[in-house]
Amino acid sequence: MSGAPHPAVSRVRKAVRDRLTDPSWPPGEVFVAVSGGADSLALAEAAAFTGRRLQRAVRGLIVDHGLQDGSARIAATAAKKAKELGLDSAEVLTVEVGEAGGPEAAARKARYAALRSAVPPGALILLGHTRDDQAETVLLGLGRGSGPRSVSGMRPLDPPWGRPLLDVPRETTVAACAALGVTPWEDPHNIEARFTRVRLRHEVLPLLEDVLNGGVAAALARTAAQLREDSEALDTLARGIIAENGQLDVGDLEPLPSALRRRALRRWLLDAGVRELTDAHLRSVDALVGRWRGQGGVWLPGDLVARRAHGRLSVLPAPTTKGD
Ligand SMILES: Nc1ncnc2c1ncn2[C@@H]1O[C@H](COP(=O)(O)OP(=O)(O)OP(=O)(O)O)[C@@H](O)[C@H]1O
Repeated sequence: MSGAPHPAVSRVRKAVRDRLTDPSWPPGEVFVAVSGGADSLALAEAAAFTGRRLQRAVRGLIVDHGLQDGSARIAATAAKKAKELGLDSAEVLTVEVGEAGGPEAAARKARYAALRSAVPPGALILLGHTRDDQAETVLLGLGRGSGPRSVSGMRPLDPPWGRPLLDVPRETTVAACAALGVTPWEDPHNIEARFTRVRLRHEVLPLLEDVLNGGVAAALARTAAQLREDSEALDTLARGIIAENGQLDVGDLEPLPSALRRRALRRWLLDAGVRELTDAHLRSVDALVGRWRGQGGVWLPGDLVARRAHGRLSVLPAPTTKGD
């Protein structure tokens, strides 16, 4: 490209530079998850451009889910385009997709696991989620009555994941690709109206934009950002309740408003290694605090038990036979 870059290209590059030079972002190696769509190709170019200036290598990772005919070819094409856009390398990861939770969720789970295990500890993996993706996430959460964590949308930094384009509209990534002379891959699922998110994108959001005279995606993204700020403040308070040795004192938890108490419990359970914690588990552990005194236990995923004894809560490996 000669002369000044196209404004769309500049906007994407600026978004990436602002994040990669943000001191709160990790300084380690940078990877870009490239699907071959407009968002991640524009992201790849901007990350490569910024990486050269910052003298940081930027590598591409492309996941081939093997779910549709020609997926290997689509992945190879995405890798080629990513290299042409300036990435130092582009590697295709082939994954086995399970069946649990439906095809989309299973593919996402396999994809995130493969990306995570392909990078060294401390590395950053950039994802191409845009402001429109954020708006869809928030709207979907609201419509489903989800809790504040879901309605507050995706976080820009959630190591190893980094999402530098959360303030960039999708039309900008599309315009950037056009200006760069690269043709993005169109995921056929993005057009099939049977997916809820797709209908939200193509039917609900345009209608809302029309009724409210525009600016809806930006407004939803702002709402999400405000909720995230509130939520982070609550998290800080919740963390303060957990003792340095990782123990929780029932006496400290009892007087708290339930929102703060559950925050503390969630954080504590996650720190104690409980994975796939559901709201039902959390409610049961919360009941250990509130309803009665004395001893008690709650079975948790991963063969763990939350136990109340002598006014303290602890997480322990479950005994081999159930017999509480
Ligand atoms: N096959 C893939 N290979 C590598 N990266 C991918 C692939 N598919 C998606 N990504 C990354 O994830 C980002 C988001 O893509 P998409 O919205 O399709 O994924 P998702 O994980 O289903 O989204 P969400 O997290 O919103 O549910 C892309 O911009 C890209 O960075």
